[in-house]
Amino acid sequence: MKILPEVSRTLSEYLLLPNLTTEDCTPANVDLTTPVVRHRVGEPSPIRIATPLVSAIMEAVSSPRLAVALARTGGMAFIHQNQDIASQAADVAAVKGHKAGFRRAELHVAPTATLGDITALTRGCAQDFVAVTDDGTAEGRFLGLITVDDFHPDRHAPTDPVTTRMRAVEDLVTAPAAVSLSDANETIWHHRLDVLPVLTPHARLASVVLRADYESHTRFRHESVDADKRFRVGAGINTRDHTDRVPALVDAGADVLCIDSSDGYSVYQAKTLEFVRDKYGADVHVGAGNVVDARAFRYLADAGAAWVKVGIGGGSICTTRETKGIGRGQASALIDVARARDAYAQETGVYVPLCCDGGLLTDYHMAIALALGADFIMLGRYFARFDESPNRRVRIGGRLLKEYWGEGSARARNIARYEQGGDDIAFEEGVDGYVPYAGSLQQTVPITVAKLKATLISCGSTSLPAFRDSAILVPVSEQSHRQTGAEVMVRDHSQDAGE
Ligand SMILES: NC(=O)C1=CN([C@@H]2O[C@H](COP(=O)(O)OP(=O)(O)OC[C@H]3O[C@@H](n4cnc5c(N)ncnc54)[C@H](O)[C@@H]3O)[C@@H](O)[C@H]2O)C=CC1
Ligand SMILES: O=c1[nH]c(=O)c2[nH+]cn([C@@H]3O[C@H](COP(=O)(O)O)[C@@H](O)[C@H]3O)c2[nH]1
Ligand SMILES: [K+]
Repeated sequence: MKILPEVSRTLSEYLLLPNLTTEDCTPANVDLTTPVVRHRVGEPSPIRIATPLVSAIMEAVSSPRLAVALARTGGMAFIHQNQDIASQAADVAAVKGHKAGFRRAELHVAPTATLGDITALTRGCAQDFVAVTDDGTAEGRFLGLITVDDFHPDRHAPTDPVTTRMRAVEDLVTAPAAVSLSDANETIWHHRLDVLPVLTPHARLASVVLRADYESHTRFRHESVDADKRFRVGAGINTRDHTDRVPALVDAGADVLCIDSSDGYSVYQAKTLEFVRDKYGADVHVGAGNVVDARAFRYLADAGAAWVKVGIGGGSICTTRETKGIGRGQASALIDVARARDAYAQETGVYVPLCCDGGLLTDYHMAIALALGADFIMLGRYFARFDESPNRRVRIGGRLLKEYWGEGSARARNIARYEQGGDDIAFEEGVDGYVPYAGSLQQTVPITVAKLKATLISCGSTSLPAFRDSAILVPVSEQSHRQTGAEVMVRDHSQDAGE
């Protein structure tokens, strides 16, 4: 038995000191681009993202819809692996079917549908246009488009068929499937269109280009896309069915894979990495983890991990510390692992990025994690709160909440865990609950990014490596925690509008 001398510390136990801010430290100059996969020191990583945020490998979090929204804002999602191989591969393929600037229609109806159906379909859905196809499916022949602005309940009966108000394909300007985004935008501005349907050679609707997206496209100039402008997406794998799952995900177009486990320090992970290396060489990138110390980092880096994921037991739905007594404060884990990562880079000339996973309670925790050595951050609770995540939104006691459950909870039915078998899992290792609803990802991620940039500006840096190198952190005392807890009641505008 050995007891480490240091106490295990969390991200809340540190704050940053400001460094000298110079005139070049402006939001426009701050670049949060970060490496995702291993690379030679001094060379760029083959896969980089402009926003250092990725979504957790969880059923309640990472759907194709969330993946597209997150890639648009410069991050990347990881499609969860607690589903059969074919459906996970289909989710990956669905994301790869989206090219930046081109939207897949999410809603389809047959010509027999009514205007009332359109109102009901679009309510609560991010897309406000519906494609009319001969059989009402995405594969059907495209007949026209209808949006909620094409009719009004005072003028048009909800029982009227969509064909009375849709814009028929004959009357629409359309583009062929091979059109480039810049040509599509030229057509939109030339013909003053709000929407440009893109059609396959067989008259199917491939996608639409929206004028409204033109602005967001210029706003999100840092979308995560591959060389063909398809959105990037990651996928989780496990150490049991990887011989079948990895080829299916690679074929579906996954940009990166990540072994999804609470504990990465195992021969199963080394064997999984070895299988992928033997089959694909360096073409397929697989992250591994999770780890909380230098030994485990070294083991996975030597085994060829593309990046190493740090964090055991810190997640908001985690009960690993309670069930197994395993874990470490996220700050202590990052400090130890980042030292090992830097030593590994010096010794081998290879930089292995670190992902900080779980337990980030506020946006500033992300800044602390990045300062302590993380290259990017994986978040579950944060993304589960948004419209784009696949979990249900519910109203309880007047509050809007979204469901959120752990991959080790009974709800996840992760029966392969610990070879528990049978219909029920023997013990749970995660919570099944709710988180406060927080609106749209595409509106909230830019706010988080703005805060991160503001932190870098205060610390006098314009890039994450410079921020990490120059960061000065101080431990926070118990007393200062109590001081920030001083009670101030937040204004409720329904009771006091302030006049
Ligand atoms: N980050 C965290 O702190 C935590 C995360 N989780 C999440 O819960 C889910 C399940 O995680 P785990 O329970 O760690 O699942 P896991 O499948 O990695 O491990 C469960 C058990 O199976 C064993 N095992 C793995 N591969 C094997 C093989 N090929 N043959 C025989 N035994 C094998 C492992 O050693 C371990 O004892 C994941 O989604 C994970 O991310 C769960 C708890 C904590
Ligand atoms: O103890 C656990 N039981 C679970 O059921 C579970 N499911 C996910 N995870 C891990 O938590 C991370 C997300 O954490 P946050 O919600 O704090 O972002 C995730 O990224 C995982 O690392 C779990 N941990
Ligand atoms: K272990």
